[in-house]
Order: sequence, then C-alpha cells, then structure tokens
Amino acid sequence: PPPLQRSVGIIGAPFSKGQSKDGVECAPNKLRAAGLLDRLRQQGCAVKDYGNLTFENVALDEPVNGSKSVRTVGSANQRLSEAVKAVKRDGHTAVILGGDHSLAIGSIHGHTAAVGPVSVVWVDAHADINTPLTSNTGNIHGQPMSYLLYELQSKLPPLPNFSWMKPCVSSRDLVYIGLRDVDPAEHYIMKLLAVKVFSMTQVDQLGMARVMEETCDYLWDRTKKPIHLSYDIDAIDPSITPATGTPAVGGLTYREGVYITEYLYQTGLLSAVDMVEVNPLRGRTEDDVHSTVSTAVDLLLGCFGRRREGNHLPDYSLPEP
Ligand SMILES: N[C@H]1CN[C@H](C(=O)O)[C@@H]1CCC[B-](O)(O)O
Ligand SMILES: [Mn+2]
Ligand SMILES: [Mn+2]
Repeated sequence: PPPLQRSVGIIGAPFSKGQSKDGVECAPNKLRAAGLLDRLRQQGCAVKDYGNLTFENVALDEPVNGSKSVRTVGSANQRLSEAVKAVKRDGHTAVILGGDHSLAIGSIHGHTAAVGPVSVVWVDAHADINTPLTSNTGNIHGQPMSYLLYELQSKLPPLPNFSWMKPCVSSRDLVYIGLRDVDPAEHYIMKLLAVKVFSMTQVDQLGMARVMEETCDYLWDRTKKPIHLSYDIDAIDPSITPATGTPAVGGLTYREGVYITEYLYQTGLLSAVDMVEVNPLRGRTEDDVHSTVSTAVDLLLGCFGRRREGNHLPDYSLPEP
C-alpha cells in the first residue's frame, strides 16, 4: 500500500466574510483548544502548526453583482492560497481550519499550485456552486466551486481582488457527498456539467461503504490524483453538529461522517483537508458547541489514521512484570 500520510501542516483561517453570521472565525482556536494537535501527535502524526492567518478587512467593500465582501474574500483567499502552497512544498498534508467555506477557493487553488491537478471530495449539505449571478444571498461561501471550475469561467463576471486566481478544477474530478439543500441554479449547473453527486438519497440507497467505493472508482477512472477533502461540518446531521451557520435536517450520522475520513485515509492519497463552517456562536448550549467541535476533531483524526477499532503506536510494547 502507498505510504500513508502522517505529516500534518495546520493552517488556521479565522475568516467569516463569505457569509453573514459572526462566530465562524473563532473555530480555528476552538479546534486547537479541543486538543486537535495533541491528539494527532498521540496517534503518531508529526504536526507543524503554521498558526492563524491574519486577513485584511477591505474598507468600503460594496457588493459586486450582488456578491458581498468580494474584495475581502478575494484578498483572504489569495493569502490562503500562498499559505497552502507553502505547506504542501514543506511536504505535509495540509489541514485548513475555517472559517467559512469561501476559503475553499484559496485552499484548492494553493493545493493545485503546489501539486498539480487534484481530485476534490466535497462533503456538504450544500453544493456551494452558485455563480455570483445565480446566488440568492450574495454570500460567497455558497459559490466557491463556481470560481474553481474550468467549465464555469464564462459564467463569472470580473471580480475585484480575484485577478490572482485561475480556475484549477475539472468538473470530472469533483464528487459531492451529503447534498440535501441545493438551489435550483446549482442543480441545473451540476446536471449541465454531469458532476458526480451522492446526495443523501444515494447515501440512503447505497450506504456509505458503497458511496466511498464508487467515489474512488469514479475519481480513479483514469489516473490517481492527490485528494482534496473539503469537509463542511453541516454535512453532518444538526442533531450532532448544531453549531454551524446553515444547518439542514437529514444529514450524515457521526458514523457515516467518520467512515468517509477512515476510507480516504487508507487510500494514502489524502493531500489536503478543509474543515469549515464550525460556528461556536451558533450553538444554543455549551453542549451544542462541544458536540460540534469534538465531532470536527474526530473527523480530522480519522483523516490521519484514527480507527474506531483502536490504535497503538508501532513501537508499543507490553510492560513486563
Ligand atoms: N442554503 C445554501 C444553498 N445556497 C445558499 C447560498 O448560496 O447562500 C446556501 C449556501 C451554504 C454555504 B455552505 O455550504 O458553505 O454552508
Ligand atoms: Mn454547507
Ligand atoms: Mn459548504
């Protein structure tokens, strides 16, 4: 089997301007405070923490074609792209702690700048594939995939502070898992581009084991590429992860969510992971926040070898009397 990814580079991306609810910028430090780095090290990973990026709030950032905070989102993602490229060049699997899902623009752009074409596994209740002209909210966290796909470039208006980026994902290299709250325009776009989708209906029909087999068979139809896993915590059912900005009922169980990470880890191809949309201020109780944050931590641990059967380090030996 291929050498499994055990060297992790953590980037904190405390960014919230892809949407309108305060709090999502607090998630990187919450995830660290929950012991993410220690737990990764305890399961045998080498972990380098690159700290939190600082993002500029662009003044007078008036909507462009309805999209909000375009200049601020563009500038943030340019910075994130550079940071992810550096982490990849240092030889780590990149972990990007969001922050809202508009960060996937910079994360995937920087990833492909470093390693070339990647397969994207997008785990989310939502497709996040509105263009600036189809979005009903103007929130760019509902649009990142339209900025990234070669096939949608002709549908994008010129956007200030985005001239640094180029499209870098082919629709053939994208798989969605967990969709259940998709706008009509997004549905039309996914049909038009024949994007591979495992909505919650397919999760129910096939079961997650089959979904993951079919995901990998589809992505590896030709060459095996590094995998970019973009995990929106709202893919998980809100009964488990309520502290998030756009919850949608009927989501993945904790077990299904973790299975995705266990499966992708053992491919040995996991090259970058986004963990986004955890919003501690959206929990009604401290338990809501704890359940959401600890689930996000467990999902990330699964990406780096944690198994529910148990784990032990290779150098473990039993104590002798
Ligand atoms: N209700 C969804 C569907 N479309 C909306 C939009 O375009 O604003 C919402 C986006 C969620 C973004 B998220 O997936 O990153 O949370
Ligand atoms: Mn979502
Ligand atoms: Mn999302």
